[in-house]
Amino acid sequence: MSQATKNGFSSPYVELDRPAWAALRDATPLSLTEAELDVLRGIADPTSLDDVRDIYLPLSRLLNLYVKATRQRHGAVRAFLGEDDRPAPFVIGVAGSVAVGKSTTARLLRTLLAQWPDHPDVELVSTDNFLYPNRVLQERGIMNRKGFPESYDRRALVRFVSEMKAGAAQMDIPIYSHLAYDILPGSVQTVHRPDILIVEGINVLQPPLAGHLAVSDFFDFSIYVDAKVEHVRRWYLDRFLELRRTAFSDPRSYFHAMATTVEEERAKEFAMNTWRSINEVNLVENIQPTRARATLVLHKGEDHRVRRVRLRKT
Ligand SMILES: Nc1ncnc2c1ncn2[C@@H]1O[C@H](COP(=O)(O)OP(=O)(O)O)[C@@H](O)[C@H]1O
Ligand SMILES: CC(C)(COP(=O)(O)O)[C@@H](O)C(=O)NCCC(=O)O
Repeated sequence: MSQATKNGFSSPYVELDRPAWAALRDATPLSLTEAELDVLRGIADPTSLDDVRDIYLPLSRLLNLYVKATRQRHGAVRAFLGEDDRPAPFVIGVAGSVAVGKSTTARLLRTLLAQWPDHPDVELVSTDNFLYPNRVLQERGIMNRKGFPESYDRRALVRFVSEMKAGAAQMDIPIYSHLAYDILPGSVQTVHRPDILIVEGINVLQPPLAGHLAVSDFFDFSIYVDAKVEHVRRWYLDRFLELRRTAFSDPRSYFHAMATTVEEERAKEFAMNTWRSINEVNLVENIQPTRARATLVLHKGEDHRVRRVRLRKT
């Protein structure tokens, strides 16, 4: 366990290597099977049951402690105000680059956290549902900025999380389809008030614009999934080629031509260009600078395995 000091003041973080973090699982049982994990894993994501045991079970245990402590604190404030005890979901943000494996992390957490009797109801919402439709992005000339902060309807996202936190029984939100590469017109996802709400997306840790609230203002805990840029670039390209063999062969896919008329070499160039001109710029300019704000950082090595965990203590 290291407690690095930087700039002459004590670090608010504690950094643990994988064995030290894994030991904090304590008695939390591994109740996930290989078949269940298979359903939760994203495309080309090698997360294993070892990773679940070493990384995600200690995290599930820590989050259970956080939820209980947060409920106590809310209860104390309500008692102070003389208000009824209204249930408010515990909100967790999951941030990190495109293709770093946020969705697998978020889906695993949803499953593991729902196994605790204290909080069986866990909802997961991805922020891509709050992207502006392609039509609006085109009108604004920002179709090549999909995923950048300005490509989201941030006001709608903040409204959704703040209403949930205020105890709304349910909310309808738009639906983004990776197949259509767009918001589905006229479709909604109904989110019922859960015990825990996980909000996953590349930009969820963005600080607020002056005078406004950001979605991160409503987080009780946040996780940044981290890896070196050159490793994520490789994962993005590998996943693109895997999608070319699978999802893109669906005639309804926005990228269908990539699987049919476009040759493999040209498809690789297209993916590299998309990565370099959009996703890597967004990672370096907007996403990575938010890492310091996360309660917990999961740092992955080249093989996707989490090597280090950094927890904010103070
Ligand atoms: N073009 C695509 N077609 C189908 N699924 C996709 C496509 N791009 C990404 N996905 C899937 O969408 C999810 C979110 O991807 P992404 O935003 O890159 O985050 P991450 O890889 O960190 O989960 C992943 O499960 C990924 O496999
Ligand atoms: C939809 C995304 C912005 C991710 O959004 P998120 O779910 O993190 O809000 C990303 O997957 C994406 O499509 N980026 C644009 C460039 C590309 O096609 O890779």
